[in-house]
Amino acid sequence: MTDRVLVLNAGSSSLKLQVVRADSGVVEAQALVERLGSDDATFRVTVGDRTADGRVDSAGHAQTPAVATALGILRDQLAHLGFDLDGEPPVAIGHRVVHGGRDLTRPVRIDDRVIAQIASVSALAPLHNPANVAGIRAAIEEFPGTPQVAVFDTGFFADLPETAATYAIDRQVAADAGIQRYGFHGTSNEFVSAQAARFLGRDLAELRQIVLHLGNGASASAIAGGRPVDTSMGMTPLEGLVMGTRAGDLDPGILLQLARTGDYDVDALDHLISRRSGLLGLTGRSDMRDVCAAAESGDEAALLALDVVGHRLRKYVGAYAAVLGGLDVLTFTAGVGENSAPVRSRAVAGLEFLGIRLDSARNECAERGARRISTDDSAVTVLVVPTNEELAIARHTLAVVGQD
Ligand SMILES: Nc1ncnc2c1ncn2[C@@H]1O[C@H](COP(=O)(O)OP(=O)(O)O)[C@@H](O)[C@H]1O
Ligand SMILES: CC(=O)OP(=O)(O)O
Ligand SMILES: [Mg+2]
Repeated sequence: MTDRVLVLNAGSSSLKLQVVRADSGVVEAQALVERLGSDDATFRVTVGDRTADGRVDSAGHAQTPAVATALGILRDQLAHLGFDLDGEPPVAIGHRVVHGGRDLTRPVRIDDRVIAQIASVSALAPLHNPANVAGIRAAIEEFPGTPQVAVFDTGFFADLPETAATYAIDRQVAADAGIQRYGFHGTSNEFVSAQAARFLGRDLAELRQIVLHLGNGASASAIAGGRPVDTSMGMTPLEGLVMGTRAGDLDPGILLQLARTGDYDVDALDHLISRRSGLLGLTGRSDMRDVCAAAESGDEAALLALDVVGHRLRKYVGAYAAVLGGLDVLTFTAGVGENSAPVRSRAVAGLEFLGIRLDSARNECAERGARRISTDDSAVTVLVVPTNEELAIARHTLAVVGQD
């Protein structure tokens, strides 16, 4: 049986596709579609050193047909670049799925029941689950007969300690409504924490780690001996850090007060804290690159936003060092974590008392790959480790179909 897996990460406005050899991690082909559903949707396909770029006509399309259109284009473009998905079919298709509710956390072969369950919890992950379902349905259309597997962001956190998973809300209400901390970015956290140990040549079981997965969505996780003990995202991916369009931690009374004004029904509140808050709410920009550029030009709102981002990050780093009873490794990952020196320096500013000493030159260095950015005498090792959710999903997918 081949170990070739097609991995789909269908996001709210993007579609990331990779053809991965699960054992070696070799990426045979990859594609990215951005601004899907708008009238300036574009694709980039890469096979080896060959690339193809173009537009995707998806304006106004419903999600599933837009993704199906994109998949069809990507398949043709891959063939033009010499990668024939029909001639070298994947053993299975692995889908990144953000939320499966209480019943679905482990990687699972997709059938109608699984699709229905993922769709049923879309209200808990409205930025992600509808797109994930569209990606699954489109892949079934485009690749009938190929096994499809769902790999959930929540899986790694499925056994969070009760002290971390329990909200101090009426127990019966919590039980009836399934209120608990789930945690997200789990596939990334599992991969990055293991990679950090491997990079350091240390036993994963011995390490107290904090992983900061900072992308458009952002989370902090406390991981002891390779197992999570707490994580900042909660029942939904809204809780925790300041994100591109999400507020992160909020006093729930704010939502009650806004609702009392009569100007905000539940959908308006959802839209406010999911799509109009975070960096976008503070600065009018959701991309950290734009915020950093504005801050460099002296934009007051951008400077304040970066300080709010840094303050929230430091609170979580300090809190999680306490939860862990100490800290051995702090790792930055994902788009912002891997690329933004200003955000990394703000995240650890003033934390020397915790044994965290950042090496400014190493932090500013824009090299790629796993690297140490703390000083040699820092008690806490600070790393940048690139995440690779696609490879992790490919391996989980192979494990599921290999069992069939
Ligand atoms: N060089 C960079 N400097 C600062 N931020 C960056 C850089 N490159 C990417 N980013 C940020 O990473 C974000 C995307 O993060 P990523 O983890 O790749 O995606 P997502 O969160 O959508 O899964 C972008 O929105 C952008 O803010
Ligand atoms: C769960 C989540 O926020 O995912 P992403 O960072 O990909 O938006
Ligand atoms: Mg992501």
